[in-house]
Amino acid sequence: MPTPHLETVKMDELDCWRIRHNGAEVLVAQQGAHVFSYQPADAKPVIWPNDKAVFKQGKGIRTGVPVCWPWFGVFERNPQSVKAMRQSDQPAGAHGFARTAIWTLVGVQDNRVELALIAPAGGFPGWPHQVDLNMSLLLDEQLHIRLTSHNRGTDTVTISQALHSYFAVSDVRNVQVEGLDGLDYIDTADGWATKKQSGLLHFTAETDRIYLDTPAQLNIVDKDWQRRIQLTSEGSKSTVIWNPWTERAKAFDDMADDGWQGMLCIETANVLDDAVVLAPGASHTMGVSIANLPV
Ligand SMILES: O=P(O)(O)OC[C@H]1O[C@H](O)[C@H](O)[C@@H](O)[C@@H]1O
Repeated sequence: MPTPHLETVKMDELDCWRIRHNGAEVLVAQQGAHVFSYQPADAKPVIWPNDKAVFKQGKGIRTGVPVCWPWFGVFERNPQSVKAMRQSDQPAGAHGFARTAIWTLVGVQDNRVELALIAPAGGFPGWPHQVDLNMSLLLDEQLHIRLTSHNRGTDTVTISQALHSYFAVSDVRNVQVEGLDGLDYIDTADGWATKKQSGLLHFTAETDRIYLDTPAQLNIVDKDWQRRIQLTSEGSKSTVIWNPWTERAKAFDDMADDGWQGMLCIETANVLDDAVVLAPGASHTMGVSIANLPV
């Protein structure tokens, strides 16, 4: 039963919950187990407040933390081992089906909420595997998001996935990302060329990159807002960093033309060679803890 820390709210077509703890607040939609707001006490929002986001059944929400699963991004760009899991003649939607599936609330305990997406008998439509998902949201001084995949079936299953987080920034042109220096990345906005990061990452154009062998901690340093968003990941060695910039933003009907300026996606991931292989009975947890700290 819900405790006083949890309340139900409706956002247009979607059923959602509000979690409160010591002045901090998180909003999560049942569709997709999708966190779409994180407001620490007495601070600016950590999640990008996209006033054009739509809350419709069957449509992804363009902000917060979409759950990309059991493949990431454009299906055809996934490793063969991930693609082989799908059995369907229908076009595969970007980022898989978990982000628009209806999850079940399975536990509420003070400042922790758990949601699950249980594989039906025979698996999901077009993806016939018995892999259950559990999402744990814990709100203390940080927001801790943990996504566990549990293979209950008898075949080995390979997935790619991401917690596709949209963060609020003062202006993406003025922030920097710490923690990537010296890493190889795939520049998907430049023909999937492999490149090497030198120094802090800053933004001057459309950015769509997959960083490889990423460390557990990354920081968005936002001097104008005098804050650092610290991301501490687990179970992930790849990170996707995305900003659509001017032209791609205009093509989205759920983003203002200048919306790209106030957002930055840093996506805790398991993609490409970091895809997750789940033997029968095995579980894997990918998570991120999000902290709002002074610069
Ligand atoms: O529009 P969506 O399906 O939500 O995807 C939004 C973005 O997600 C990721 O960051 C990908 O790397 C981008 O290429 C993609 O454009």
